[in-house]
Amino acid sequence: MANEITPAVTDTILNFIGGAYRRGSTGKTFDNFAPATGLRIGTVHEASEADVADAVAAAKAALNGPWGKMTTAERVKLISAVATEIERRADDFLAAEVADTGKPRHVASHIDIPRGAANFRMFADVISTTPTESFATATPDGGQALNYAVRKPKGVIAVICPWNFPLLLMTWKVGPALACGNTVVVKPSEETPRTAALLGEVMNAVGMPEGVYNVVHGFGAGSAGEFLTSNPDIDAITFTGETGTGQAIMQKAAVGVRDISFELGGKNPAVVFADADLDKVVEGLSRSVFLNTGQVCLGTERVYVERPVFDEFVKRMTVAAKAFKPGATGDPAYLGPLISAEHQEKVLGYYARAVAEGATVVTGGGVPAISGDEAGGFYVEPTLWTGLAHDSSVMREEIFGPCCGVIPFDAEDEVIGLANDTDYGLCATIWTENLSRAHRVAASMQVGVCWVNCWFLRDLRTAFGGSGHSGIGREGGVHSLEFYTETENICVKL
Ligand SMILES: NC(=O)c1ccc[n+]([C@@H]2O[C@H](COP(=O)([O-])OP(=O)(O)OC[C@H]3O[C@@H](n4cnc5c(N)ncnc54)[C@H](O)[C@@H]3O)[C@@H](O)[C@H]2O)c1
Ligand SMILES: O=C/C=C/C=C(\O)C(=O)O
Repeated sequence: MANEITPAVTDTILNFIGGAYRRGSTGKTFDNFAPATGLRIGTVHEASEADVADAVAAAKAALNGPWGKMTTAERVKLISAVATEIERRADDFLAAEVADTGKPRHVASHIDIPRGAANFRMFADVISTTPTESFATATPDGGQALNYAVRKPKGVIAVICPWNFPLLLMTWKVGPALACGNTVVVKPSEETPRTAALLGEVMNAVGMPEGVYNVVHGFGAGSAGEFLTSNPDIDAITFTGETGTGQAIMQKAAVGVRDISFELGGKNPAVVFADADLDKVVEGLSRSVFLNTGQVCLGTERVYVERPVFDEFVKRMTVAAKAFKPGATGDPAYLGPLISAEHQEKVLGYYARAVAEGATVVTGGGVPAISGDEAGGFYVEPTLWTGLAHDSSVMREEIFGPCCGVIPFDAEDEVIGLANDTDYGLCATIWTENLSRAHRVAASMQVGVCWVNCWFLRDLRTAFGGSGHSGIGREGGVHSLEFYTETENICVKL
């Protein structure tokens, strides 16, 4: 099939500071690659420490400018306009996201870009409709006092993002941060700078005051990421990415006692009981294992299947895995590339290690044959393993690829123990037609999110986040308001 990779929106990707696009002050740049082809498609202008300081200063100044003086209703109007403008420019966002990630167009057009708009629209609604608490309080003199809470912005928020759902995960933080009256400095992943940069055009088009939304490009340690988290005028840091990066950022946040919200890695289990509807299970788990080429923090990498249906499950999942073709086209039958050559090497390292750890490779396990423009892309085969021990490294460490190990179990207590035997705690899926068991097992999962007979079904009002090594805090709906505001209690003696 013809390659549908859209040319990048622009081959020069700039920082966005105080409402204007800027090169880095030191002239440093780095290359931007298309994972679908392996070709260099752009030049990213890296922000220096001085540029990051300028961005933070612009964000701080905006708090005292028109943005800081607006009513919530006025801000909500602007934020809603951002959502509408993203929708109007959906094709541009789609082209930028597909160029940066190599993800098939159907994934970006159904998930990434619509959620980019929804993340603004939803938090415009949440901030408009969520009340704060109040108490009538009896006072010692027999009178009364009225206690009530007001929410105030925290200030300048650093937003540090990964590459797997660049626009979705960035706006998931920028939407509520702005709804709460904060200003932001975003550090997108060095792999995927385009949609964050493009959002600057949207901000200017809707009349967002300068300095409310800023973008600085670069890497982590010794670059824009670290410059941002080290800047003392950052009031809070919200981060999505690897657990190890979260630990490094937490140390920076400790200086000045800044608040953090972390959405980190996972090694998410699926538990399939023998009474489950196997059609639903295979449909759900083939998305959960393979969507976005397995580069989903919520994806399943461990599958525990009750022994009577183990063979049948493996047979049907194998058919589902084999149905994918490698390529970054618009057709849902295609599995896109991994994000980079480095990540491809990491995933292939786990493919080799699985064999060394005694796995039976049921399907996949290597690099697919692919010709034409995409021959240089970072593809791997969708892969299923059986025969791995529960405590093998392949079953314990986050791989972030289109693969999973399948292990049989015999009893409910046993599988609860296996599913929870991990340092992570992001999400789990439970598959059963037994209602009591569904509730019982779901509640026993040590995770932030548990899906029953479904996966990645999102209601943006619900709490979202992970426990253990998978994160700190919850975002979503009112939970985001908790993070992005300071609550002040006012006590009035009547
Ligand atoms: N829990 C969730 O909601 C969720 C969602 C998506 C991805 N993830 C996780 O993200 C990871 C994949 O993304 P990634 O490889 O981009 O993660 P990463 O941690 O390598 O990078 C994320 C961001 O942090 C920046 N960064 C790196 N080191 C830094 C430092 N020392 N200081 C400041 N910033 C720094 C990077 O430049 C990038 O912008 C996986 O572990 C995945 O599970 C989690
Ligand atoms: O790869 C991780 C996907 C995370 C999804 C969300 O944060 C979300 O749906 O809000």
